[in-house]
Amino acid sequence: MNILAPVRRDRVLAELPQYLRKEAALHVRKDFHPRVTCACQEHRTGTVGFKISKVIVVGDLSVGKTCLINRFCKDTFDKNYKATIGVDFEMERFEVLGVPFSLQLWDTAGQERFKCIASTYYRGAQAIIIVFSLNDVASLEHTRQWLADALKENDPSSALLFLVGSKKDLSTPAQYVLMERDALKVAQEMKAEYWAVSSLTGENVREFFFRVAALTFEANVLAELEKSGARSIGDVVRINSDDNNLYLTASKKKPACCF
Ligand SMILES: Nc1nc2c(ncn2[C@@H]2O[C@H](COP(=O)(O)OP(=O)(O)OP(=O)(O)O)[C@@H](O)[C@H]2O)c(=O)[nH]1
Ligand SMILES: [Mg+2]
Repeated sequence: MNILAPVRRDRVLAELPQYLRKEAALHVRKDFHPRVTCACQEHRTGTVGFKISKVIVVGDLSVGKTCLINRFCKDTFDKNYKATIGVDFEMERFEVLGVPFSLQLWDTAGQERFKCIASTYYRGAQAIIIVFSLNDVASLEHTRQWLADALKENDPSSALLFLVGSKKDLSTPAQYVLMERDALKVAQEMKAEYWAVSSLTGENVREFFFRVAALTFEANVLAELEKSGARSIGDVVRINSDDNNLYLTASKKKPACCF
């Protein structure tokens, strides 16, 4: 039974969207994990198609969290700042490798006085998006604290992390290069995937959310396969708990295949 809105045609993913920077990617495979592709082809994705995955967006006030979500979900941009009070959320439906998949994007308040309310919504996140402004170095420094707070409510070994530099349109190329160097270091420390976006121009916004959807979907299917034992008679599939740790593992591991 599907009580949710149908998937928009521009939310259909047939291939794995690629990372922005190889140095700070959750994994560097060109395609979805072979076990995931195989499970989707054979309709062995269990409950993944019925689940809603929670994604939280955190970061300093006014770094552009709401604008980022609005650019992707509504294709709008508001140049006037309206602080988020507590939390807000948007639902996005995707179809990944033929399987319906939903993300619930939780937009949280960056203002200190609302942080207490917002943090009560952190629990159960499958992906954590930590936003900083590419033209505000302090907001990058604060990302470590935002991550620590978000991880207090979540399982650090299973939540996928994304570090997103916003307002790319406000930096000159030279300023951007300097900021990116620092941001890549922070992303590597956190084991987060790094992105740089502009909600004003739309640069990388769609690519970024597609990557979030794809990697969250992939992690969900791998977890589902692990849970179900992923075996039918004759299968030679072996699921490692290591698969949950996507950070740069592809280069170290031989790709497995279920055939
Ligand atoms: N130039 C430019 N301005 C942006 C961009 N994204 C956001 N802004 C502006 O930055 C201000 C803050 O954006 P918001 O999205 O409301 O910030 P927020 O992180 O949600 O703030 P809180 O809800 O208080 O935590 C607004 O005036 C936006 O117009 C961007 O990509 N480029
Ligand atoms: Mg906001």
